[in-house]
Formats: sequence, structure tokens, C-alpha cells
Amino acid sequence: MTQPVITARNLSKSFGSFHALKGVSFDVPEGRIVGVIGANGAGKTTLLNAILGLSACEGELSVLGLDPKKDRDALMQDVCFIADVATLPKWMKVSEVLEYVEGVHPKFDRSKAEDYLKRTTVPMDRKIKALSKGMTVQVHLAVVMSIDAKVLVLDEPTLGLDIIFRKNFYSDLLEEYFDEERTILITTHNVEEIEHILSDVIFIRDGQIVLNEEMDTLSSSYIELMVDKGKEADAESMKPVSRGATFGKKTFIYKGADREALNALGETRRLGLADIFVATVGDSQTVGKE
Ligand SMILES: Nc1ncnc2c1ncn2[C@@H]1O[C@H](COP(=O)(O)OP(=O)(O)OP(=O)(O)O)[C@@H](O)[C@H]1O
Repeated sequence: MTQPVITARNLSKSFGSFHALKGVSFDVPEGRIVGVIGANGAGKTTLLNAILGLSACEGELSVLGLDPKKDRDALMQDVCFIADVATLPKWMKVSEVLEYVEGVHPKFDRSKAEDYLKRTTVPMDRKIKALSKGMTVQVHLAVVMSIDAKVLVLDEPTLGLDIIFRKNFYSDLLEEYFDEERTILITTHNVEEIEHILSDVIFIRDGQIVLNEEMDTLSSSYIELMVDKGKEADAESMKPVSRGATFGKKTFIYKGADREALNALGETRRLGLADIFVATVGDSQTVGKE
């Protein structure tokens, strides 16, 4: 078996007395697109920053066989990222940003970035400070998508972008950028927009991983049942993981239950990732429900 691209063992991070990551362990193999999903303040950015060597953590962490904190310069040859605060030098023109990245990054393909930007309304000769918020993100994404990296880390990459660009971005990411030699880690609160591209999902709550599963396994194991009147006791006996109500009927969510048996008790349906998150992580935490 090939080495995982990312290996984390018992990773912890504290800010003063506050524990933002509490003993997190996981592996990410090559060629996966992993969604890191969690509520506000759950620890997603803290985890991604550790992977990028931007902050020191306790525990063991290896990315492409390197220690991100000690070997950050070497790691950045093969790792690319966009943080939720997309910043670019405000005084530069868009064309100068591309020129600059071309000068400093040997794996940057300028013509590819220009092609991406041709599909937008971003003017090449405008200064970054004169772009709209969404346009700045578009420039940043065009740069990142044009670097031949092994690991791409995207922290809320589409914040501030319009819906059409967001859809196009994710389809470009899957169709044009991704291949089995690349690995992508992505966080977003718009879970519905990314669930179709994910191969794996990690749910984080209060600095801990509460679920780490392949997307296919996850979506096939959760079923929602809208219980027929009079069958509530039978539905309850099949041990739902969460309970709710819609249109005056009880709705129960099951993990790994026999769908045939559930069909006899009412209407069943598969759940989307946002609903699975709410069912497993809890109603007090919200994600993908904006
Ligand atoms: N530099 C810091 N100093 C103190 N506390 C911090 C610092 N950075 C993060 N935290 C705290 O750590 C926790 C996790 O923050 P983090 O940014 O990782 O959350 P997140 O899951 O990315 O949230 P969001 O979805 O809101 O971006 C939060 O409670 C946050 O306030």
C-alpha cells in the first residue's frame, strides 16, 4: 500500500487554555477529495493551518512525508492553498500578480491562469484594490488552480462568489484539475455544493473528529423514514439515531438499517450530507443550512 499523503496522530492545538484541536488522528490517501465539515469554531481552519505548516501543533503530522512546520519551504513546492481570507497584493494589477507568481513558482502555468480568467469579467489591467470581493477570489482561484500541486487545501474557497461561478469552479476542480495523483482538502458551509465531488468526509465537532468515512458508504448508510401514523412504536424499535417531524408526521433517521423493513413503516429517502451532519453531529450545530 502506498503511504498516505497526510498522516495525523493525536494532533492537539491550544490557544491559551482553549483547546481548539483535541487529539485528532486520521489518514488521507492519495487521489482523494476530502470534505472537512464542521460548525463555526469547530476547528477546521486550525486543522488546515497545521497541515499547511502555518501553526505548530502537538502530536504527529506528516504531509507528503514532510513535517509541515519544519519543512514548510519544501512542502510548499507541492502544496497549494487558498485560505478563507483571500488576500492578494492590493497595489498590483491582475496581470502583475500572474507575472509575480510565474517568477516565484516553478510549477505555475500562466497561460492556464489566463484561460481561467478569460471566463470571468476580471480585467487583467485592473489593480487588485479596484476589484470586487468576488473578483479577487476569482483571481486567487485562477492562480491556485494553475499550480501543478500534489495537495490542494481549500478553506471556504468560494466565499463571496456568485452561484454560477461557484458551480463552475467545483466542476472545473473535478473535471480539469483533479486526478488520482492529486489530493484535495476542502472546507465549506455550503455542503450541498460540494457533496457530489467528495470521496471522503470528516466531521469535526469541538476540536474532535466525530466521523471519518467514505462518501459512498456514508450516503448509503443513512436513511430517513417518514413514519406512517400508528407505526411509530415499530419505527422506534429500530433504533433511530435522530428524530424530527415534517408535515405533522414523525421523521426518524437510521444508520445501517434494513431499508426494506423501513419501507413497511412509511416513506423512505436517502439523506444529503448536510442532513447527515445534523443527524450525527447534533441539532445545536448548524452547517449547510443557510
Ligand atoms: N489565534 C487564535 N487565538 C485564540 N483562539 C483561536 C485562534 N484561532 C482560532 N481560535 C479558536 O479556535 C476555535 C476553532 O477555530 P477555527 O478557526 O479552527 O474554526 P472553524 O471550524 O474554521 O470555524 P469557521 O467555520 O467559523 O471558520 C474557535 O473557537 C476559535 O475562536
